[in-house]
Amino acid sequence: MAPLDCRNLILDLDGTLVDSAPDLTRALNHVLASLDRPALDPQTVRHMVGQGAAKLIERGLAHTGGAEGVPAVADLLPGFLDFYGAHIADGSRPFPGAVDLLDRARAAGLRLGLCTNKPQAMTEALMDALDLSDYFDVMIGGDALSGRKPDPVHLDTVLARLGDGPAVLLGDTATDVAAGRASGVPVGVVSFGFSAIPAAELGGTFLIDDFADVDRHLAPLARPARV
Ligand SMILES: O=C(O)COP(=O)(O)O
Ligand SMILES: [Mg+2]
Repeated sequence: MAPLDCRNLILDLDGTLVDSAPDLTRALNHVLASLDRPALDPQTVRHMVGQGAAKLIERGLAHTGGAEGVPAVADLLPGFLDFYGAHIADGSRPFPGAVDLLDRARAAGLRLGLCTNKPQAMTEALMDALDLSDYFDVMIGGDALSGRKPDPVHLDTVLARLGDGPAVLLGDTATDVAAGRASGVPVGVVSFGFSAIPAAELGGTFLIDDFADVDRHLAPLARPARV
């Protein structure tokens, strides 16, 4: 595939830019422990992430006996967010090569956007804690607008705030592929993210096993092959 024209590079957060599974797991287990439910391991929890915090709690309950006899998810959410906010970057780190990619993208003059279903406050706290916020021109969380991925209002708003020019989204789940499709943006899918479905089966535009792979798919980063 010929490299894609790209002026705006947009990234998903959880499972794409940052491996946040350790801290999300601890926060979910904090909620589950308060309900006398068993703890879940990060390998299980990572497949539950990508559609917002409430959905994560809902899935955690479903996995540990169901939603009967426990408070509503909306009532469990504040406890989850309080704990998570206090431990947001204890174990969460950018995936290998992610920061180098951000450096290359900035050096090539690309604008960077973040389009995540993580709540806005948690997004900003995590990005600040990992010193990533300054790379981004726009960061929009899942509770900041009237809809979140795959609702096109989310990615469309990121695009509108970034400015003109072709865009590419990097994501890790079916939600990102659907969001890209809804907004007419090609999607590079990372194979190391949180998707329960294998990345190659998500129907993205291209697949990335390593962030170094991104360069050959984006015209501003692609170097002519050496002869
Ligand atoms: O569901 C979440 O909390 C975040 O998910 P995302 O960054 O992968 O969109
Ligand atoms: Mg994700």
